[in-house]
Amino acid sequence: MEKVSVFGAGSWGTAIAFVLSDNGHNCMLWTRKPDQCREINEQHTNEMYLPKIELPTNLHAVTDVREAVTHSDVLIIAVPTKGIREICGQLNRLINEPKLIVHVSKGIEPDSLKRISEMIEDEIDPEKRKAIVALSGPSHAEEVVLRHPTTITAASLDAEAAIKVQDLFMNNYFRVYTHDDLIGVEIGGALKNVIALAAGISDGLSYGDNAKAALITRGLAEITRLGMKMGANPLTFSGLTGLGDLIVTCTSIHSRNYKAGNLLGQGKTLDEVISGMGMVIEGIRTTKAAHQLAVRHGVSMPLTEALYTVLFEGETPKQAVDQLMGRTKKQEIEDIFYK
Ligand SMILES: NC(=O)C1=CN([C@@H]2O[C@H](COP(=O)(O)OP(=O)(O)OC[C@H]3O[C@@H](n4cnc5c(N)ncnc54)[C@H](OP(=O)(O)O)[C@@H]3O)[C@@H](O)[C@H]2O)C=CC1
Ligand SMILES: O=C(CO)COP(=O)(O)O
Repeated sequence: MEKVSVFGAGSWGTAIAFVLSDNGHNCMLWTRKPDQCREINEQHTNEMYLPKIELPTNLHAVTDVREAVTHSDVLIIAVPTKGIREICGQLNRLINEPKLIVHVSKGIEPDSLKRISEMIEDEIDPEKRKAIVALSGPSHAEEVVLRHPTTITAASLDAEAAIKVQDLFMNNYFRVYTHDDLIGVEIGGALKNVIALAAGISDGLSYGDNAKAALITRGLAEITRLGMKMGANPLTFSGLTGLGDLIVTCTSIHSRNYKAGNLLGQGKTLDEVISGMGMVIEGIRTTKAAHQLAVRHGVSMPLTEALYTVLFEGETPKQAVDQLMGRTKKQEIEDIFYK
């Protein structure tokens, strides 16, 4: 059994720690909230993020980052993209022997346009990390903690590190595949949230199933186009971390991105939606980053651009849909897919 530390006790960090504890590992969950720490250790619950779920009694929470860093050789980062640099900076100051760094976050940083693993490389010195692994795929925390069958992918440039993460997590309800396309896995995981916001808007406007199928399919096409320009393997996007996660996020009642889009489609303002959610809606910042990436790489991303105008330029969802449907005619499969 291994010692593992998870940083971030939101819905996903807690669910990840739940699986590791179920597997018998000595798992330490770091939270910055003393009340939540006590609740996890004494009541074995995390009501704010996973209501009505009983957590394994062998899961131990702490508020001291140093304690969590020294506890383990495997450090798992489970905070939203916005908090990645801050937590990694703290880890970097405390690590004194190389650790395996795993992240489970899905986003791209606006302006720098860096993926999560690139942000980790910026913040944690090379001699303090053995390898970086991204764990991503269709995996809502709410279903994982019910021990419902879930599949996910551990991606790394270091094959041994990906297998190590696979071995840590695998059990009879959590099946882990390995992958070497870190770029494709991170791009797919981040950009599906943009399309999920759009799918939620579509349902909020009661456009129905045709529109949603179109969003998922054409969304995948534009994610693939961008991903290929960034060096990803196009096949990655038809896997768990691409199409798989796109389907689950565009169709699940658990998705915060879908829910946020749905409320926007019903006429709520972005501020109202954000303040009512209480959890991260990664797709909002990622839409800004994706818009910037599309410009940087000269890639056509009409759905992302339409969502960008709704979120950041005051266009109504209806105006954005009219604009999308009124574009000039084109072929379905562009040459770029065959290059
Ligand atoms: N929820 C899910 O099912 C899944 C989520 N993910 C991804 O996992 C990542 C985390 O999401 P999730 O757990 O759902 O988010 P939540 O909103 O549920 O929780 C976020 C957690 O991160 C903590 N946090 C936020 N900012 C910081 C910071 N700067 N420093 C330290 N801690 C911080 C929060 O602490 P506090 O409570 O103190 O604010 C909270 O514990 C996201 O990138 C998401 O896309 C991936 C797969 C599934
Ligand atoms: O990534 C997720 C499921 O795979 C979670 O999506 P949301 O952040 O939209 O809830």
